[in-house]
Amino acid sequence: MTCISHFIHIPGTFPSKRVPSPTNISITFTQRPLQLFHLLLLLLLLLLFSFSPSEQSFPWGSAAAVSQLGRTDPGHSRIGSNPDRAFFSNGERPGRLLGLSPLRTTIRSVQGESSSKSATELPQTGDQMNGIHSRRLQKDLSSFPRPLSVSDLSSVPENGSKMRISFKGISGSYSEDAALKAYPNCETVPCIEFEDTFKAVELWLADKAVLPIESSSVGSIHRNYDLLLRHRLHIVSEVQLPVNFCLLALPGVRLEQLKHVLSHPQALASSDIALGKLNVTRENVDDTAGAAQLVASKKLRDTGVIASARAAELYGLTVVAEKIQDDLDSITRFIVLARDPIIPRTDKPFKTSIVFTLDEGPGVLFKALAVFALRNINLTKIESRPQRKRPLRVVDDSNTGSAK
Ligand SMILES: O=C(O)C(=O)C[C@]1(C(=O)O)C=C[C@@H](O)C=C1
Repeated sequence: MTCISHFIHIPGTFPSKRVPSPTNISITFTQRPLQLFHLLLLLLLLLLFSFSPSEQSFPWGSAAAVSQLGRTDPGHSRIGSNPDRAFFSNGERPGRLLGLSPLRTTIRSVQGESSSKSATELPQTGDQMNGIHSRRLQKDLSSFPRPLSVSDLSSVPENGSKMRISFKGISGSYSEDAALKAYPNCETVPCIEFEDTFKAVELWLADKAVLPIESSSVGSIHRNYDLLLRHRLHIVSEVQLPVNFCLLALPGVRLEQLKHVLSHPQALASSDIALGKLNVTRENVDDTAGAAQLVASKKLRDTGVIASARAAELYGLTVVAEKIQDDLDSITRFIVLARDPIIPRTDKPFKTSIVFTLDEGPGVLFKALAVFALRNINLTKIESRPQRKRPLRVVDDSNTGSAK
């Protein structure tokens, strides 16, 4: 008995040698006493039956056969005593599925020729079942987004090559620092504009993009919020970079000799107090490392740069002053974007970003936020952006998306 219920519950691992189990043979014996010749013939047939290759590959069909054998002797089979018990995933009873009564099948399986016929019929039915079942399963699974695994978060893509991360600026910029912090062994892909970092990923020139979204001292980087609305990439990670703004100059140049300071507007704004103490003009450039390269290549002795110590090393400048930012604990938050979304797991907390628009009306934002408050969901940041007559892309379940 234990044997019967055991192998019925393990589809796909049905050991064919169990089919002619002693229990099943003894069942048949009680029904029809046999001569020695018949017994030998029977054993031969059973041996043939048990080594049939098709038997091994269609466990469901075999399970049905055993359940029907058991039905001849209610005392030997719990399964046989419950004809309504379903063994197929569609709830169909085996006897009905095969178009045979359980008793007839049992007799055939021990009486000669027809037993081998029944043995081949059963696997075919199992085959059809497996086929229908797996086709249905494949269709269902293909409509789901591919779940990312731990390997997607590591610095090496599946094919063994280095992860390519696009960032805005040139080597030595803070954005590149953020990319290297997130993926220490990555290959960084410099881009001229923020939008180019998105396009690099969309066109498969890079695997991911890293871009600043917020500075703890200066606030949101709105340009990147707007780009997020217009592109189809997904936020998959976040990097928080403590930014150490340094004042750089050509080797041998002293602080008092500087008349101009070049840098990215964010860096200049974050270093307002220190720059106010110097008698210098402030000039915006596209990125901090680009400013360092410009001063180095043009040998501008009266011009300083706000950039990182790594940029000083890369472009042959010296650090004249360190940590010149107003807020010494300033942190810039970067987001990592990818073509595929991350499926949140339950073993650790995940941050989620949601974008929505509301129709005009009193209290609409209040009502939308109540959805979170009533469920005790903590919000880390709220940002509002004007739509500027640009349609917002709405993503549906299949992640195709349309403009609204
Ligand atoms: O110019 C750089 O180095 C950048 O990486 C850009 C950027 C920014 O856009 O905010 C990034 C971080 C710093 O706060 C300053 C500049």
